[in-house]
Amino acid sequence: MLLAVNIGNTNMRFAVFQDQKETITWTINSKPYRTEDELFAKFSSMYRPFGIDGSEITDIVIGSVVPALTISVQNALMKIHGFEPMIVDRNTPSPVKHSSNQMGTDLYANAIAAHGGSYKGKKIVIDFGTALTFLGIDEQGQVGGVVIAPGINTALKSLVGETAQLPEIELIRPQSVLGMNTEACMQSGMVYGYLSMIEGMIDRINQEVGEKCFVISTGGLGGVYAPLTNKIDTDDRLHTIKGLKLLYEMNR
Ligand SMILES: Nc1ncnc2c1ncn2[C@@H]1O[C@H](COP(=O)(O)OP(=O)(O)O)[C@@H](O)[C@H]1O
Ligand SMILES: CC(C)(COP(=O)(O)O)[C@@H](O)C(=O)NCCC(=O)O
Ligand SMILES: [K+]
Repeated sequence: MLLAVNIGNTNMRFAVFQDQKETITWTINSKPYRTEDELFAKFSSMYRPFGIDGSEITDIVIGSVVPALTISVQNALMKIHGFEPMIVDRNTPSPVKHSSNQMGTDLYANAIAAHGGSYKGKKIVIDFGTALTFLGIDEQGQVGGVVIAPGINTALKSLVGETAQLPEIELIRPQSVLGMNTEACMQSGMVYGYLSMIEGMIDRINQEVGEKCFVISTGGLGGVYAPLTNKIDTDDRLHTIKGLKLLYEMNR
């Protein structure tokens, strides 16, 4: 069985792909950064609650955008499983082409899963992570480019942290765009405000590439925003990790 690990700035997402059976997935906070020993202790007890027999894991792939965690996670998993997990990044070979020497591994994996999936034509992948990213890729697997904006929770935390009178809110759609109490006003800004950015960006990208792209979303808040707009065609929380799996299979 293959274990894939996507290390993001907020969460490390784990997924175990089993033949015939449903993929099992869970997350562990990335912060605070832990030592290799702490990770080893934490990871040692993480399989049982999910009904996984750790000894059945024969392959491990890791993708990371947090350099401080990459090697510690690799070493902790190596100690548990007795073999070296493969670390993939933007330079790991695949049919996806790009000219960036900075692209985060999650963005590269998003491109690979979009290209390797059953979607037709040009694609946009929106990743609702710590950052909110948009990636455009054409039918030949050429990455057209990326947009990086503050993630929704990141923006909200900053807004609450920098103001004396604004409270924490739940990210749900308010009744109307114009609100009459602080909570509803903030919910409008966060939900309708970000939806407007997302819909506007999709339109702008479509215009720039001269085609109505197929739009895939992923990341922590994808499941909250995708149902609120018909411009996102599908939400798949495993999209990035499926890209890591494809990268592993192409390079093992
Ligand atoms: N199931 C969820 N429901 C609501 N918010 C979530 C959920 N999972 C993650 N989030 C929030 O979404 C944001 C991005 O999450 P995630 O995609 O895990 O980020 P990253 O890939 O950067 O680690 C975080 O701010 C997190 O608090
Ligand atoms: C843009 C990101 C911060 C997104 O990270 P995430 O929100 O998934 O934690 C990450 O992909 C990154 O650090 N990229 C490096 C810069 C680049 O892609 O150009
Ligand atoms: K940073």
